[in-house]
Amino acid sequence: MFILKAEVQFDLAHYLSNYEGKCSNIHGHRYRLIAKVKGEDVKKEGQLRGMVEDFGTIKKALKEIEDYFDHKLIIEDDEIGQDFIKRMKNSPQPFEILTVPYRPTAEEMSRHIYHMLKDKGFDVHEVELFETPTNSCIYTEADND
Ligand SMILES: Nc1nc2c(c(=O)[nH]1)N=C([C@H](O)[C@H](O)COP(=O)(O)OP(=O)(O)OP(=O)(O)O)CN2
Ligand SMILES: [Zn+2]
Repeated sequence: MFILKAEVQFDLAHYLSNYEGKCSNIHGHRYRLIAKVKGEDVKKEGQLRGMVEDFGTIKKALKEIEDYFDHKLIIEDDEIGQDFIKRMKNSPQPFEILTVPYRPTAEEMSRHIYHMLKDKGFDVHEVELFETPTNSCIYTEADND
């Protein structure tokens, strides 16, 4: 089996609702996203001969994910999140807020990104998301060996 690896990074603000400690405040990370796409064999002919997938195609999809998250604030769609968004609507500054149906941990975000890539048609092996230079989560699915 072949496993291709590509990486992007993005800056994103978040907070963890009902978390006790410094992460209950809004703060930011430079996230590092490493995606692995698998293939049993390389293509036999045409433009992709000798390749599982063009790195450029993977990079383009990762860039779209980078743009989706980059320089935004991600907020869980819970009571605190909805209240926050309501208050921000009165602000003269049109902040870009991403509302998600999960607590934005490295675990939930890596699972979300895994499915974003799958929905784009990639045979995803795993997604690793670094929240800090030393902490990361790897998301994969059981049938994925
Ligand atoms: N399993 C998880 N644990 C934590 C997550 C997470 O996504 N999954 N997230 C956080 C916070 O977002 C936090 O910002 C990370 O905090 P921390 O590990 O404290 O990282 P720092 O680099 O800020 O640590 P210092 O030791 O203070 O430098 C918490 N836990
Ligand atoms: Zn954090």
